[in-house]
Amino acid sequence: MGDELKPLIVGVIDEPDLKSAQLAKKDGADVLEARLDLWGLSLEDTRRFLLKLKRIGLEIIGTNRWELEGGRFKEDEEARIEFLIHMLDILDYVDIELECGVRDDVIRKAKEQGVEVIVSCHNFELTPDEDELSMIVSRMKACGADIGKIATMVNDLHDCLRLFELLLDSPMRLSVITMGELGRHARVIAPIYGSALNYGFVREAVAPGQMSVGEMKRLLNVMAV
Ligand SMILES: O=C1C[C@@](O)(C(=O)O)C[C@@H](O)[C@@H]1O
Repeated sequence: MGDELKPLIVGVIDEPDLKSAQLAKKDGADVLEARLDLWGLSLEDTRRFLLKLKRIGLEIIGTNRWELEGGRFKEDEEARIEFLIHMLDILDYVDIELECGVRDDVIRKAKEQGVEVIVSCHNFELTPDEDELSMIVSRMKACGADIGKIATMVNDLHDCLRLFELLLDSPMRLSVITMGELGRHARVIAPIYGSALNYGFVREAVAPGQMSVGEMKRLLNVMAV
C-alpha cells in the first residue's frame, strides 16, 4: 500500500464501466473499490471486468456487501461468500463484515493469497457510544484485520468527535466513515485524524452524505493533507 500513514482516497466503482474507473483515477483516487454487489454480473463476467479494471493501474478493494449493511447482493450468503473468494486472486484488498458468520474463513483465504483484509462494520441508524466503538475496534484487531472500517450514521456533531477520538487512539489502521448529511463535512476531516481509507463516488453517491472523489481530493489539497 505504499506509505502507510498517507490517507487514501477510494473511488467507489458502482457499475462495471471502465470510463468511471478512468475518471476516478483522473480525479485523484488512490485505490478503487469494486462494489461487486452493485454490478449485478455473473461470476465469470465479474472476473472478466475485474481483470480489465486492474489495467487502470490502481489497487483494487473487492466488496460484496450483504443487504444487512446496505448491500444489494441478490443471492444467499453462501453464494455471496463464494463469489468473493473466487475474486481473491485478482484483488489487493478484500472487505468482509465483522458480523459475517464465515468471516474468519475469508480472512484466512485472503491472507493465504497475500490479499489485505478490511473488516467492516456499518450502522445506518446511529453512532454507538465510546465503549461500543472501542469494543468494535478490539474485535476487528483480534480477528486479524489489516484495516478496520467503521461507518456510522451521524445524528449529532458529537458523533463525529467520538469517531475522530477513536482514530487518534486506535491500536490498528482504521477508517471511520461519517454517514448522513450532518457527517458530510467530516468525511474530509477524518483523513486528517488518520482515517486510512476515505470513500468517494464517481457517478453518484452510493451512501448517505458521500462526496465525489474529485471534491474530496480538492478539499484535501486545500488542507494540504
Ligand atoms: O463501507 C463503505 C463506505 C461507504 O458506505 C460510504 O459511506 O462511503 C461506501 C461503501 O462503498 C464502502 O464499502
